[in-house]
Amino acid sequence: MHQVERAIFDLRRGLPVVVVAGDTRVLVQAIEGAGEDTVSRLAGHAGDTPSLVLSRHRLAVLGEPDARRLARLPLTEGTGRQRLVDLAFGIRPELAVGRDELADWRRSLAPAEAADRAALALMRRALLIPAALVARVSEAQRPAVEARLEEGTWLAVRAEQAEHCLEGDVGMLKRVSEAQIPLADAFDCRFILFREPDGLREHVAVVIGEPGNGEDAVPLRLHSACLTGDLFGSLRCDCGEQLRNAVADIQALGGGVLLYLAQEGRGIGLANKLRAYTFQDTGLDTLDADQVLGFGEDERRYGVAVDILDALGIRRVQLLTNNPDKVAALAEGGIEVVERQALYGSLNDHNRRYLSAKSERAGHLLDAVLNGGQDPAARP
Ligand SMILES: Nc1nc2c(ncn2[C@@H]2O[C@H](COP(=O)(O)OP(=O)(O)OP(=O)(O)O)[C@@H](O)[C@H]2O)c(=O)[nH]1
Ligand SMILES: [Zn+2]
Repeated sequence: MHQVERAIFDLRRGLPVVVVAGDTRVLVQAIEGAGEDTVSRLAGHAGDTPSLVLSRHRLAVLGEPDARRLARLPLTEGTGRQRLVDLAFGIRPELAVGRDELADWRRSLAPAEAADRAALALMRRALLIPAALVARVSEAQRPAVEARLEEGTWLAVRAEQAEHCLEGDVGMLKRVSEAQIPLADAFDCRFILFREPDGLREHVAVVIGEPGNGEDAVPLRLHSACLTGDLFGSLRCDCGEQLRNAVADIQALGGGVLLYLAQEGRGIGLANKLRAYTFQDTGLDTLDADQVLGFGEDERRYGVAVDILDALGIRRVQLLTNNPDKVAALAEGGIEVVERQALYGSLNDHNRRYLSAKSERAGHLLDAVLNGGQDPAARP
């Protein structure tokens, strides 16, 4: 797994990495940071014309009606930076690329292989745009590529390892450090930091009071990081208020746990969330904007939350959320969700469309906020 982490750093720096799938060597590079001549340089290194691997979400945006899985779009050698961007995450691809050309390119789509799937998994884990330049290394170029690997200029990663880098190693989370931190709304708080085994993400469990000693379900909030909302009180979402309300509610319930999860932007990362916001300003809703970037409507996984709860010895919870996916994910992880309790921020002119889309398209239980109605805080 060590090579995978290093590969992620190289990709984030704009360097190519070599993905090894059986006997095939594939050069992989991120779209971010690609320059005017990146495609031709990659072609030179590999001895093969590069392709662009696109996620099924992005393929759907490009008009591929049958986009059930990722695929590879062969490029021409002269493909420049702007065209790459238009294809990978441009908002109006049919205008930028041209309808006819796009239709041609769609016809030339090739099914993705292990190295292509590995490339997209690496991009996602690296919080980059989920699109990758890939080029098969020819026999003629193989010695030159091996030489670069040997001298340490590039590094190689096995496709099987890279493909699974999003899943994480269950049970391998490290409990790193902790401290007592009194909060304005809850005096007796202990912050416990957990680090994922690959060292790339850290999550914090805020233990309020002394939960988990009795038979009762532990009040629990799973909060996904939102820098703009949590820290700056952004009006585009309701996260900051939810965060503070969660602390106060857990305190009022006699103590519990808040997991502050490194899942900024529903798991797409801050850079991509800012891109998505810019798309939303042109009229897309929160889910469509993510799809234009190549992401699904929610990229979060909750295995890490289950791991932290295991580490804290918590098996039964009262979950503070309006998101049925969180209830389902915990149940799937073997945590008994005894009760769901609603948790709201307030509605304003800037977050109304965001909350409506979550309610209407993602099934979040937000009627009480949107319509001023009553939420029964239903049992799951
Ligand atoms: N991609 C994307 N992420 C957003 C947007 N607005 C907010 N977010 C992120 O959405 C996440 C919201 O997290 P939560 O409040 O934990 O979860 P939730 O899914 O709304 O469910 P609740 O438990 O009901 O609050 C955070 O990671 C925010 O950064 C947006 O427009 N686009
Ligand atoms: Zn937010």
